[in-house]
Amino acid sequence: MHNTTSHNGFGAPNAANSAALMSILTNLIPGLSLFTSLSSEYLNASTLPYFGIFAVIILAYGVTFGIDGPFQLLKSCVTCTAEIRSTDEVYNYLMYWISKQALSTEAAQFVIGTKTNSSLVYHQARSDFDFDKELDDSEESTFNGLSKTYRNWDRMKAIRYTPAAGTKHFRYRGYWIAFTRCEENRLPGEQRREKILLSCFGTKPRIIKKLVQEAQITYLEREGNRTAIYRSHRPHPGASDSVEWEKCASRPRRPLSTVVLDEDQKNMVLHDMEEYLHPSTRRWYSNRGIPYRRGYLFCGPPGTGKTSLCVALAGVLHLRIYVTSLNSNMTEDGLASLFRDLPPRCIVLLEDVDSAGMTGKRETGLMEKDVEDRDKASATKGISLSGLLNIIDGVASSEGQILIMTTNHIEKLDTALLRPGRVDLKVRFTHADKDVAQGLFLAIYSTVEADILVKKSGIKGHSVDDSLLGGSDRSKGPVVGRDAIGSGLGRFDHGKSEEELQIMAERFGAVVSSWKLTPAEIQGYLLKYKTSPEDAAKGLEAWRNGEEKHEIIA
Ligand SMILES: Nc1ncnc2c1ncn2[C@@H]1O[C@H](COP(=O)(O)OP(=O)(O)OP(=O)(O)O)[C@@H](O)[C@H]1O
Repeated sequence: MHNTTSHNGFGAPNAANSAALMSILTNLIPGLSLFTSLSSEYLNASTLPYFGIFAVIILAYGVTFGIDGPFQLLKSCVTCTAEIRSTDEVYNYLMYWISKQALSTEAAQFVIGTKTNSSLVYHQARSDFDFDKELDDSEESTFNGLSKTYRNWDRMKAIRYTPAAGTKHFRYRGYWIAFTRCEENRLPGEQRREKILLSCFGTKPRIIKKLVQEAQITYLEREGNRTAIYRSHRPHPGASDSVEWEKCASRPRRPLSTVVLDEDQKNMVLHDMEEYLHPSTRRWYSNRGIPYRRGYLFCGPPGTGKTSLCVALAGVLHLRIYVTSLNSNMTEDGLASLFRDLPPRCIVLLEDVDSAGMTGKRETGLMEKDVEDRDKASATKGISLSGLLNIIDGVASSEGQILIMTTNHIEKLDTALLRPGRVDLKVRFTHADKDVAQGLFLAIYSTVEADILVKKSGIKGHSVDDSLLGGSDRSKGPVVGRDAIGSGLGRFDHGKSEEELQIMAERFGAVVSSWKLTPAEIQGYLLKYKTSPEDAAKGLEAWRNGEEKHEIIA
């Protein structure tokens, strides 16, 4: 990216007037701005007024004869323009990229905001504030002390600068590019939407494609070691079929080891997905005429880790997650359009498939008409079973998507939904057994690698992916001996050795596992005693007897 241009090529004595004239002309005459930019760079400045005179003649010609054609013809002969609408993610790429360029702040007018888009909440910029670094550099450790220094933490968002509406010119890899930010035409009552026009000289858009590609890479690299989560949302609440994906979160990748489940079960799912995503697998499927898709069903009571496992798997596999629910007044057309808008490689998390129309069992011997009637009845509530099956089967035609459906009531689901090809692997999530309860205890009180990495930047024995799996040995889980490496826990240091914790965890697991609790319940209890495993053990009796206060009583 090089300097931006300004329209200041007229002679010095009348610089202001000339600049004003050129500004009017460039607004009136398409393509003129590119000529002037180029000429101010390569030609003698004194030639610029001739462009102005030429433009006035063309303008007069157009006005006199009311003909728009010559302008368009001229423009299409010498420039090439790409249109990018704000409803498309490419818009985010470009706005993010442009916000990183000097052009955005050097222009006479620019937009300051926490979003790089305009009225649409398509993507919200993540704060660039580095909490870990700030914490490390801080001498303070009390809440009051810290909150005095960082009292704006929770409100802090990165501030972005983007060009205001209008056309800006800049040079990209030696080529002139015109960047126009303007409003899309809209029907009365429609929401305001923006678009970007990217123009370059010549009829080949090669340089525009390069720029967009670079913008995409810049945008995606910014996600870095984070998992992007998209959720379905309705941009126009009135229109029931208009549903779009909206980026709702970008979280640090969750290590798989932080999801406490049976290790074999976890690894089986991971290996299954890895195998499916392997580049050669796709060809293997197509050579055999098998639709290249993979479906999973995560079933179990609420709070047993279904969503957590999904997020952790997305982190390990470097995939984005697209979440939608059949609960949220979704229509068939809406769901179908969401599935059409998915990128090739991603995880689609379809929550609560047991809702509404999906719970009816398809009884054997049911007449076709009966099925139709039932589908119609359930369609009025949302999505019919056959509608969902069609949409899921449609995923077969796309590439490399992983469909994960979740349910709390597998017994209610129709066998048609569960058949292989739609659900290839079922993963059952249950109440915490002894091992899981013990694992949750250790997960809270042991020093994990990330605690140490924050403090001791020198200890980086594992690659990112290894650390996401909990070390190079996946079976070992997240726990790292505190004694071996030293603790970075600070105020969370409870002073227990690894052996002591192990003994306490075993006792805790043995007691708690008989109570039929979900991992979420156990985690919730332990979080109240973050700094003291002893107190957590002591409080068990009261918890069992219901004397534990879960709510704040006024
Ligand atoms: N197996 C687990 N290991 C670690 N944490 C867990 C586990 N199960 C639940 N949790 C914790 O409990 C909370 C809720 O978990 P999660 O959302 O994954 O449950 P879920 O099964 O998807 O629930 P729902 O069916 O209500 O969506 C999260 O904070 C998560 O960290």
